[in-house]
Amino acid sequence: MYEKITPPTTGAKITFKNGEPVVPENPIIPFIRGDGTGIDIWPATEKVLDAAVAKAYNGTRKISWFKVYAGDEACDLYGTYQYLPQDTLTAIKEYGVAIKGPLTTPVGGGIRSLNVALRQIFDLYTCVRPCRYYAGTPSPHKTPEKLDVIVYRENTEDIYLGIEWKQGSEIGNRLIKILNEELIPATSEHGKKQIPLDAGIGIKPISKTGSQRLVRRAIKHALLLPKNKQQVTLVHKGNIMKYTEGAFRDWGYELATTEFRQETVTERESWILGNKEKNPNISAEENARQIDPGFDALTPEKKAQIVKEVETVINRIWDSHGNGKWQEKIMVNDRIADSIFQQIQTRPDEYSILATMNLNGDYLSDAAAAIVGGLGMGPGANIGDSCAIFEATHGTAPKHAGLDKINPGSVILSGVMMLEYMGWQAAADLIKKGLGDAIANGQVTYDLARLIEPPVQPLKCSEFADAIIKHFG
Ligand SMILES: NC(=O)C1=CN([C@@H]2O[C@H](COP(=O)(O)OP(=O)(O)OC[C@H]3O[C@@H](n4cnc5c(N)ncnc54)[C@H](OP(=O)(O)O)[C@@H]3O)[C@@H](O)[C@H]2O)C=CC1
Ligand SMILES: O=C(O)CCC(=O)C(=O)O
Ligand SMILES: [Mg+2]
Repeated sequence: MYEKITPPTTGAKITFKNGEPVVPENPIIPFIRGDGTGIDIWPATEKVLDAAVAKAYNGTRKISWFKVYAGDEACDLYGTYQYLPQDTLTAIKEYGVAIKGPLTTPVGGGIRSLNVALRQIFDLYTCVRPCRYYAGTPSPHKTPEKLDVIVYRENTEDIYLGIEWKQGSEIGNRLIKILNEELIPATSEHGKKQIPLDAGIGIKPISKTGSQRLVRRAIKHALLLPKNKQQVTLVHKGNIMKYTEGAFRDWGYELATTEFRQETVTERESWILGNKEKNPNISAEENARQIDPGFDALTPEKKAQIVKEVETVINRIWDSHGNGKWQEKIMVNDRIADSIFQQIQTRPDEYSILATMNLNGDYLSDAAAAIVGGLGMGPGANIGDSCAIFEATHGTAPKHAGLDKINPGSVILSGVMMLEYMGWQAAADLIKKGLGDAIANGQVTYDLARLIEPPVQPLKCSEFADAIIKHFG
């Protein structure tokens, strides 16, 4: 079945039932070490995960690690350009849950991202990236403890589909010609716009199915959160990209207000209901004026539209959501992408789950991780319906590779997410305690040490793993 790898002789497969993993006591879990600093981070991660599982379950549970190859290591074993061997794909498909270090993607040419390929091959459509603060972590931000968000990033489409043509290529030129001459109409909307003849071309597909399955997962997650965190924010640049990013917002609201009608309220609905609660006799027009500050300057058609929106909300959900009942529902709102980047810094405690398309989520998860201490503290998971691959937010950080220096925290915390996904909460909790206590005691790697005043001597990557284990208690 495998060309160059052999599964462990002990252990059993994780299977899936209704999208949920069914985990034996001794699961076989494939891992990819990763390029660059993967060489430092992976051994540290494996040591911490094994120690936590052994301690939490007194040796009755154990992970049987199955080494599989991708990236540079795969080329060494399988030959030139064998970046993602079939063996690796077969193993991940067979065992269902895997964890990986970062893999290099060249810029401007060369192979397409192996990280993205794995997400697409296994249809891991949800990328979950929690950004929360561990007490004592130094941060450039004044109030990092106020940020506790989970980026829910669509993980299979958007520009990551990789459909693009190089400037000057035959197809690129043909496409530009067809678009310019046949498809871009000279309407009031598009004017006489033409694509420059020396442009590269990329395609940005955003589908209703892809958007709604992501938002569905985000809302289901919000249902499990404490009441004050039950909120899903749809992040988009829909003012500019109306039919892709704008549609993502609309499809998100559509899903929330149909499939989850009893569980959700949108921000605008909450304003409309709130206005009527404050003033039971308020007219639909006055209510519309209060939810839309620029109402009086609008055209009659637009005014009528908003009045209609108010009437529809009152008719449809006053009984189920009115008289304050909406305050018990999951709040679904939306923010334009550039604005959310400043909002998570200026008003971090106002956000909880940030549901995004692929590119926005990529940017936003690095930015949010920076607030709570940096990329060394940014874990992640790629989750589908019958497979999950856990990996950090960061990349290979090549300048630190092989120095036993880098912060393994984000891959270790990705391991924590994996343990939680498997239902091994006791082991996950030990690691969170160990990591939190190590940081609180100033036992940190270089990235955090340089932010601490007065400066502390940084631990090596491997020493940080040992410190976490010591603090299990
Ligand atoms: N999922 C994946 O496998 C991903 C892969 N990549 C790939 O990784 C490669 C390198 O990308 P690059 O843009 O340099 O981004 P990286 O995330 O690899 O690193 C950028 C900088 O972030 C900081 N950093 C990253 N990881 C850690 C960590 N564990 N602990 C502490 N600090 C950390 C370091 O900053 P400083 O030096 O200031 O301390 C580092 O130099 C590219 O090929 C890219 O495509 C990128 C993202 C995700
Ligand atoms: O695949 C890559 O090289 C980069 C991907 C990335 O930055 C991410 O998924 O966060
Ligand atoms: Mg990224």
